[in-house]
Amino acid sequence: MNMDSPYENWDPALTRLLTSLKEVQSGSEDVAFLSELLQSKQLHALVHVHNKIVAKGKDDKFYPLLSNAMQVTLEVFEVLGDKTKISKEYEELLSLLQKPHFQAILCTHDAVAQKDYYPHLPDIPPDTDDEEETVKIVQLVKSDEPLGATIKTDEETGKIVIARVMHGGAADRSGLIHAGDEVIEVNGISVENKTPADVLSILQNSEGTITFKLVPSFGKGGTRESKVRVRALFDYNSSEDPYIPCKEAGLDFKKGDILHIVSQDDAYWWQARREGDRVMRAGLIPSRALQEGRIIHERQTDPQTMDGKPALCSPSASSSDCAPKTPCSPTPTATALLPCKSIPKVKKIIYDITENDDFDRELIPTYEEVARLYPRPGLVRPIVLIGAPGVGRNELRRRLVATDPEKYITPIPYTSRPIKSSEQNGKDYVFVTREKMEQDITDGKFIEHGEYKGNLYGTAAESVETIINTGRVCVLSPHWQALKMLRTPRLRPYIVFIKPPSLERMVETRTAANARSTFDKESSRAFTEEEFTDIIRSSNRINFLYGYMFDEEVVNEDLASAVSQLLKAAWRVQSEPLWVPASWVQ
Ligand SMILES: Nc1ncnc2c1ncn2[C@@H]1O[C@H](COP(=O)(O)OP(=O)(O)OP(=O)(O)O)[C@@H](O)[C@H]1O
Repeated sequence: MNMDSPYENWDPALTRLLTSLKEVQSGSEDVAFLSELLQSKQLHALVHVHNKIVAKGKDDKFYPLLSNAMQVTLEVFEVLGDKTKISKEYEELLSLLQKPHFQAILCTHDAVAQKDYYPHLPDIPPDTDDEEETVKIVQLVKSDEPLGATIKTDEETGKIVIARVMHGGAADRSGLIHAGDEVIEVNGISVENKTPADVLSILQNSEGTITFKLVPSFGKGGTRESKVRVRALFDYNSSEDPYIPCKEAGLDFKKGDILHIVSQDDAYWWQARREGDRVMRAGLIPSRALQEGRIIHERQTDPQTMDGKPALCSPSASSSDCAPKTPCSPTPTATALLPCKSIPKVKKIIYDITENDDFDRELIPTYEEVARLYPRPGLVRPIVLIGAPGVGRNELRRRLVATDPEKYITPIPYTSRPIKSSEQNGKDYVFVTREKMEQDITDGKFIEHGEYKGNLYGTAAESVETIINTGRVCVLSPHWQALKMLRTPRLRPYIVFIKPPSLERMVETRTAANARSTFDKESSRAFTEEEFTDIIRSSNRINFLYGYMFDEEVVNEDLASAVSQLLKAAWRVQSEPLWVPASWVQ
């Protein structure tokens, strides 16, 4: 080390600190301690490492490009599925992707990218004197990415605090800013008696680096992501939501999307990412309680929403008082804070669900917790075709079975009606007495049943299980009212909703195929226009009531295309992990 300039190779910030410390001629113990600390080799080495990491981090090298490598693999898997015969390379890639070790590496990558660590280490207890206040100085560099944090005025203390840090956003990835941290200064300007909007304007007017002086909140710094995945049962558009604390932080989604709920810390606003999205930053979505409250409120004020109209509370968009985004760097650096709007109005529409037993909870479509069900060789989930009577479920089932009658099997139905001379017991139907069938229904031995012209008809659970256990694919096309009975952890059905095409296309296709009406069992005749309209109406209603149960939709316009879509679905069920209600997997 050069004696004239002992700090020549030191970090300039450290050197400046030491120089200014020398000017403090206090001779106190604290200054001596600080001086010794600043000159220690260990600190020097740490600062060196820190600088290197920051420099490298600027190239984005330390951040995962995506957190869903496994999902991407599955997509590739699907694309390759029916093409393996085309070339050896396809086949080889498919076999590589199927290898458990390879999949384990990808899953591990995703777990690290999502900070899905286990075990969760306890927070470090604050080792400070009660009288003493620890302050942290956080320096961040502005870039194109929003900070991924919101600020608010604490109701009790009146101080500016970090309201929430969005998982996977720049602030979260920096590891330096946590919810609950109190903001004291921004770029040397005290924020005392300032509003969140004032703080935001300081941030917007600053360039280069932004320096925060924060009082850390102990015990709230845990950023471990939750593993919960849900299927959204409604559409959500944050720009139309007047209550969201910050529109820029909202996450839009469509009914049926799978969402990864990364944080449920806030009772009203969860943080989530869309499964499969390549964006790491989480967004705000209404919590289950908030959404349930909104729907109940809507139903009370407008009972029409019970009957097929969209049930999302979506008053016209009001102007957001969230300030515009200030771009910041994605590296452990800064970004702009977004001030937080309070949500007092929301509380007014929250009802105690237990006091509103009139509503069938199942009909409050919010979120359904889901998990991946991995296919097990030789144990294929039954495929259930559901739809409005007359839409063509049975025709599609027959055609699917005809593609490979050894593989696709429909269980033989049971009936209490007397056997006809032309029939064989166990071939067309299994014939049983009414008493026996009633008893078996009571004992839960039927997965679905109904009565027609005084006789009982039904499908025995045992018939379905026998097909499943012999490695074949059971295909069912029951009446839609059987859905609730069928969708159980015992059967774990893959439910395909058969949708009618437009009225015009339905008339055209059914007329061209000389389709027979199923509304009139007595005579063979064509569908009437009114019956077609009925099919569409009842299809909309079934979709409204039970849409959340459907794994897939097939529009029955052209029969060949519909069957080909069903074959693809059957392949997926046999070969891919698919989302099912979480209780089916536990
Ligand atoms: N895509 C289609 N194009 C032309 N005709 C069709 C199509 N789908 C079904 N059909 C015809 O429509 C008629 C009714 O179909 P199907 O019997 O499958 O209805 P379903 O949904 O099973 O009704 P139900 O439950 O009342 O028995 C049949 O004659 C069938 O061949």
